[in-house]
Amino acid sequence: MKIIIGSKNPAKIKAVETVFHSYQAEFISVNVPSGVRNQPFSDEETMKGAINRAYSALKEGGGDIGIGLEGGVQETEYGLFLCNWGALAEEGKPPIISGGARIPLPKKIADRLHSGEELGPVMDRFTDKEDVRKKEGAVGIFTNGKISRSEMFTHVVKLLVGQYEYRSK
Ligand SMILES: O=P(O)(O)OP(=O)(O)OP(=O)(O)OC[C@H]1O[C@@H](n2cnc3c(O)ncnc32)[C@H](O)[C@@H]1O
Ligand SMILES: [Mg+2]
Repeated sequence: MKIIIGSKNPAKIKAVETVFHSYQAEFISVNVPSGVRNQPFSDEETMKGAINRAYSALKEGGGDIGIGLEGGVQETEYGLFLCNWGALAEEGKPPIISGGARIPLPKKIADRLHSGEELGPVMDRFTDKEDVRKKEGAVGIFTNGKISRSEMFTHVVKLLVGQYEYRSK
């Protein structure tokens, strides 16, 4: 089985490889456009990004399964929340979709996003670190290391694979 991941981000790749471990699949990661803004600003837009990535990856890599993982934010009455969505694509079938854990972002961070910046670079400046988005992620920073971005995506991919197995029964 050939699984194509629509991203070169190691936090996303690790999640897919971990969950599909028992499948002994071949993994290929490709950079594909999400078809949405670099910083998606709603669940809907983030979901769409994940689905676009999944089908583009499937097509580009010529595999059996395409996986798209996308991070974004969603406005609520209680602040701006991190949101993450995943999609699994198979040729000729509707997407399988799952969502990840969500936590509010501190106001300081939300303000930067509202003024048009992307979360990735904002987090690097905030933490004085490099490539936070490829490592613990904002979720790791604001949960004091309890849940890394890769762990969060692992949960999302588990939800995808479980539904995939159920559909294939
Ligand atoms: O290479 P790709 O797959 O695009 O990986 P990415 O890190 O850019 O991830 P997304 O495009 O899915 O995320 C959309 C934006 O939100 C940022 N982002 C999302 N979650 C984040 C997190 O946990 N920590 C840091 N930045 C995050 C990310 O850097 C982008 O600016
Ligand atoms: Mg991106």
